[in-house]
Amino acid sequence: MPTPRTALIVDDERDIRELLVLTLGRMGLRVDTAADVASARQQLAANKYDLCFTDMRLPDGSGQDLIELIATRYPDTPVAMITAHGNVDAAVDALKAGAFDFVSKPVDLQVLRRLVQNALQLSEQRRAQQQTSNNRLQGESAAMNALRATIAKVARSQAPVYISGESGVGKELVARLIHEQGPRSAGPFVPVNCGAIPTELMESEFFGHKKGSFTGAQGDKEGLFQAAHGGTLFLDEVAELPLHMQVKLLRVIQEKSVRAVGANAELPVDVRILSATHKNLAALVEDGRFRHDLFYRINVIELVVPPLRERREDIPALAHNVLARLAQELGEPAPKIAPDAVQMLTDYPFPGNVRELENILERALALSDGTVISTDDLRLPTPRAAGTPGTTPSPAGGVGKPVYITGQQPAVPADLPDYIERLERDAIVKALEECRYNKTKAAAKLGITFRALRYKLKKLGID
Ligand SMILES: Nc1ncnc2c1ncn2[C@@H]1O[C@H](COP(=O)(O)OP(=O)(O)OP(=O)(O)O)[C@@H](O)[C@H]1O
Repeated sequence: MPTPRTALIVDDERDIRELLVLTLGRMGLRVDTAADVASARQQLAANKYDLCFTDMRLPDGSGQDLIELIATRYPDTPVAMITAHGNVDAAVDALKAGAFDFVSKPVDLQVLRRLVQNALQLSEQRRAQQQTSNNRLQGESAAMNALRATIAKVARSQAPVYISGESGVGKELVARLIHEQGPRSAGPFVPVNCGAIPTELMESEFFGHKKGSFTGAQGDKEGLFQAAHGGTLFLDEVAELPLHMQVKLLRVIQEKSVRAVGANAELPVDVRILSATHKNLAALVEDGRFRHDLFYRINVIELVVPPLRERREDIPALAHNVLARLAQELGEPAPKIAPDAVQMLTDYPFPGNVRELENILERALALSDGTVISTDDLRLPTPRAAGTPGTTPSPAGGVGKPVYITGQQPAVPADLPDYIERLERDAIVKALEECRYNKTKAAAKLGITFRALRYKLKKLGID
């Protein structure tokens, strides 16, 4: 028998809760209810829901906050807002915050049923995407097979894993797989880009805060550690943590409890820590820019993800799979890649690794005739021995070419942070354009959380 779909109804009006429980129950769903934000948070942390309905005004907070929480922390759960009749502004705000739809009071049962069907389809699609994401670590090279075997092994343990490797190489993907294949898979996976959180907000982001603990703290806020309770916290770009935060983090990891900013008591947290950076963390420890004791704590197991140019045999299959996915998203048949184009890709050093391969192919698909990708469509930057510092490959192929040297020498952009920032900026702008500036969708497309995208937009100054 298939497992029943589950829904969470958050409303302080008992009549509405009963109506929804009855209607959804008749549609075969198992329904939980909550009368306020606090109990909704608890239910969300303890269960996985296929659908959530929330009222706009709740005794201890707003439905809007709950929608934002679900959109960032539980993105697989579609959420709909129950609004007062005719309150268009609230409905629009809810949609902007990440709700997939809204239903107005008095609730029309036919509208409600249709909405539930849509939501279930949505969560089905998300599940299917998740399934494919499980197998997304592609490549049959010896290095990839060894990596998969190591992932399977470390997934079973609770030890902190430090994932190292160049930018775009698949570190976050590896972290997700470790979470998904381990005993915490039913719990949350909370990725956090340590480089994207403004320093002054870091403590409150990580550990939460109490209402009024500083100017702007309008309500209690849960931190990332609490959000990852029972699951995994993935500290991406961990090298970017300022020293004072490193001390605090170390304490939390050791004590297994957090104290929210402005709180008196410590709260126990059960979190597995995974971390990653494209920087040489050991060298930063040597330089005194990363604490040795924290490095020692998070680096119980080190997992190295090799750059794409060290497993060139994976490039053809990866390229075909990426193109097939992109074409499927467009509802078109997958194009072929001309043999000389495959060769050209295989020879290219990919300083931006798999992410760069994806970007190059996405552009190539747009430039191609749709049936065959040629060498011209790839617009790979031509190697130059010297010149201006590395910049992002431009669709025009002329101006703004990254500088790299092929052959025996490794690809070396003259200013790596600048080069990476440009790659990142290009990818974000492209994703936003393709998603018509819907940030939730753009974040999903980029494989990052809504929160991470918001921070990146701020950091890169993209409006
Ligand atoms: N082996 C792989 N097979 C398929 N796709 C991959 C593989 N490795 C990476 N990717 C894809 O490449 C993109 C970049 O991967 P990911 O974000 O995990 O890299 P990263 O190393 O965490 O990057 P950064 O250092 O910039 O945070 C993602 O779209 C991911 O799905």
